[in-house]
Amino acid sequence: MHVVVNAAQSVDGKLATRRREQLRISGPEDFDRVDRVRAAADAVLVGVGTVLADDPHLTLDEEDRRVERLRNGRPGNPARVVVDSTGRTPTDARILDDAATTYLLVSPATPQERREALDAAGAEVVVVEGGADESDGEADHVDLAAGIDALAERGIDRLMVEGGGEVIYSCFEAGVVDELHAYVGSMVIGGRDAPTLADGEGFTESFPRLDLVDTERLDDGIVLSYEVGDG
Ligand SMILES: NC(=O)C1=CN([C@@H]2O[C@H](COP(=O)(O)OP(=O)(O)OC[C@H]3O[C@@H](n4cnc5c(N)ncnc54)[C@H](OP(=O)(O)O)[C@@H]3O)[C@@H](O)[C@H]2O)C=CC1
Ligand SMILES: Nc1nc(O)c(N)c(N[C@@H]2O[C@H](COP(=O)(O)O)[C@@H](O)[C@H]2O)n1
Repeated sequence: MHVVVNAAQSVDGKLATRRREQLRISGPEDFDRVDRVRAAADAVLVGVGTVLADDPHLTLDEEDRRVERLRNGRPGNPARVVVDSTGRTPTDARILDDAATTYLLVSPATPQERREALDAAGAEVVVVEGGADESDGEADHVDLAAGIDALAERGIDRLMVEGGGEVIYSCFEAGVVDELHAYVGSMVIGGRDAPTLADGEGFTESFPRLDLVDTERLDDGIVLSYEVGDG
């Protein structure tokens, strides 16, 4: 599985404001680049935090790209994936429409009736075993490495991760990231509680190392493209 992370951040590293409202950080040139990255992917993954904050659709904007995929025997839109430990995705979320297959990667802590409601709303619910021990009674996060294996079993070879900061951090922590594309918009958002490109617990000793392989000026910002080393 090849995993590509893509996100837009302010110069101070924020993905959105402290209110976690969707914010336009990039512009039309970058949205077109993102659409190309989506079109090359078999699936686009976000965390449930992004679904609750943004209600994204995660489909292709350009009809030509959908047509080209269909011509190549692929679904018109990439599949959509949400990591959602306890099934908090709203049953009326836009990602549950019939524009593409949507996998919800849930942990075994998700109640059966919630799984059934999400299934009825159009999701393909995948229960991912593994992760930390649940003896403290807290709902466990989805084990991302096991979740990615479950996606590979469903024919997904190229995965695009769009965020947010919690999920991007977990992808680096799990050691599954191959490429990172960070659009840096010419703005400052600030706020100690605003989401950043990589939140989670943070690394203290061993840090993922990146190789800068390309830079591209788009709109009024810059895209930094990295390959991820072995650490
Ligand atoms: N500028 C940009 O490019 C983008 C910006 N955003 C912004 O980011 C914000 C949302 O980001 P954020 O709050 O970090 O939420 P995320 O989208 O990263 O979702 C995090 C949630 O996913 C669930 N989850 C399940 N398994 C895991 C796991 N293994 N690792 C991490 N999370 C897991 C958790 O909820 P649970 O425990 O319930 O399962 C967790 O709280 C919004 O403000 C949105 O607008 C989002 C995408 C792109
Ligand atoms: N690449 C990028 N640039 C920005 O300026 C953004 N605000 C975002 N946000 C993320 O894009 C997703 C929206 O998807 P749909 O248009 O609904 O398909 C969502 O995840 C936003 O957080 N991305």
